[in-house]
Amino acid sequence: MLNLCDLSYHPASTPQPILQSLNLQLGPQQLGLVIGPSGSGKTTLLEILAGLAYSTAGEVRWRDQVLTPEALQQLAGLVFQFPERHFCGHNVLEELRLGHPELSKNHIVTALESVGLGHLSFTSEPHALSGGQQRRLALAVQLIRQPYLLLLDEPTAGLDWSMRRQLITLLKKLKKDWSLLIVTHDAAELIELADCAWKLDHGVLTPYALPSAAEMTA
Ligand SMILES: Nc1ncnc2c1ncn2[C@@H]1O[C@H](COP(=O)(O)OP(=O)(O)OP(=O)(O)O)[C@@H](O)[C@H]1O
Repeated sequence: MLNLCDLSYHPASTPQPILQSLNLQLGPQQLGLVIGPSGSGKTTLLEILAGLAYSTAGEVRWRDQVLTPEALQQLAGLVFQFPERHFCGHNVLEELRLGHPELSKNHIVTALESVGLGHLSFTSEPHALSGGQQRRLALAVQLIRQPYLLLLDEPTAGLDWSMRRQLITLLKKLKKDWSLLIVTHDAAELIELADCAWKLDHGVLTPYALPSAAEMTA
């Protein structure tokens, strides 16, 4: 269970806090959605939860334990917006083994299968894959580390309709095993996956009422 307690981020260089006293709870195998316009603080929130930035007040807890940024780096896996821009392996095997040269090929096959890329050759070039395959590979890069919490920044951005649908089906499958927190400016297609949602506006987080199943099919 992820628990944010009055989490704030107010660097000395900004007159207003970027995140203001955020409270949020996300249970195991839940998918939470944070919806906010550009500049509302979504990426900053994910960077703090991934242990890449330091909050200036408040706490991040996992079950009742307060987590340091170093512990968050172990606990969470962050998939950046347009993750394919950060690929640096020459082939799929290198990409998945970056930082983890000890990983066995069996382990790698399992990670690829979990994102529907079990058929992919280890020697395929990451940059030569389709947009949807690249997003799946970026997910596998994080899943291979077995994080407790998967953080996704605008996972469907820039994909065409059919690749977005495939990714949504995959996220639906992944939430059976992982807790996921997704940030987006456009919740339209992701809302059907969400167990809980919040709006982020100028760094202020408020609960967002999810439509009922009947409203979604209407
Ligand atoms: N360390 C920092 N110092 C100063 N300003 C910062 C810092 N980190 C983030 N900001 C500012 O905080 C605001 C929120 O940025 P952030 O990238 O988190 O927003 P976002 O909701 O993810 O936007 P987008 O959807 O456009 O990516 C921006 O105005 C950004 O310039």
